Amino acid sequence: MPFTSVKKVADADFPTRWGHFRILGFQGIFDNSSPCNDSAPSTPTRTEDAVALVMGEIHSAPPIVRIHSQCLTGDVFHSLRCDCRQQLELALSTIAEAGTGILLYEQQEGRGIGLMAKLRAYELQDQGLDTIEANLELGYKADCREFELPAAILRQLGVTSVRLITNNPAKVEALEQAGIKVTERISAEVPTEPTNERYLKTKREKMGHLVG
Ligand SMILES: Nc1nc2c(ncn2[C@@H]2O[C@H](COP(=O)(O)OP(=O)(O)OP(=O)(O)O)[C@@H](O)[C@H]2O)c(=O)[nH]1
Ligand SMILES: [Zn+2]
Repeated sequence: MPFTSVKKVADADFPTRWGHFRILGFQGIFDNSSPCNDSAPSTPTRTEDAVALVMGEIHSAPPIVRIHSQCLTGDVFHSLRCDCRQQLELALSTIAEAGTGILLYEQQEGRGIGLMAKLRAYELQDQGLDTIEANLELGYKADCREFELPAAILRQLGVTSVRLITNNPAKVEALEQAGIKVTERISAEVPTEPTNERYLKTKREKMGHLVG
């Protein structure tokens, strides 16, 4: 197994415009990571940072959890090519309304292919390829993400059952494979924009996302 361990490196107060969280920093260690791209060498050891925003009492019942994959273009620049920023806001407001929950922010930019590769995939999409075809054309899998790290962080927080905010059945399955029970799926569907309709159509038709 490539995932080896996780350690908490920070735990601080974190007020946001959605409400008051704690922000926890985690560092995951992976051994013998196999590359997601055929032409890349495998790395003997690598670290991956992740952040958890935690609100309220998370142990009395399975908490609401969102595992958000980094999307610089959406999260920071509010890109309308995808729905990531809207989903991030939906997750934070859902947790704030409940007064309890966890948002895990994972550095899985571009479903794990990295920012530069995602931008190259955007170029190919501008030429007519869909999200998956563009990844494959660049030598990557359609989705390079693994969920052992978020599962280990949840365990370290004392959480083994969750109510997961997602539209992606594969994410539910991956988290369960990693040992976290998903007692409920909460929809992460957000209003579409003309600019992300094709992206969402590919997610629905080729990746099985429960949208539309
Ligand atoms: N490779 C690639 N990644 C993208 C593209 N657009 C968005 N992403 C990344 O997709 C990730 C989010 O994954 P999604 O497929 O939108 O959603 P999900 O996390 O699988 O499912 P939900 O839980 O329902 O949001 C983020 O890491 C984004 O950076 C793209 O065109 N190509
Ligand atoms: Zn995005």
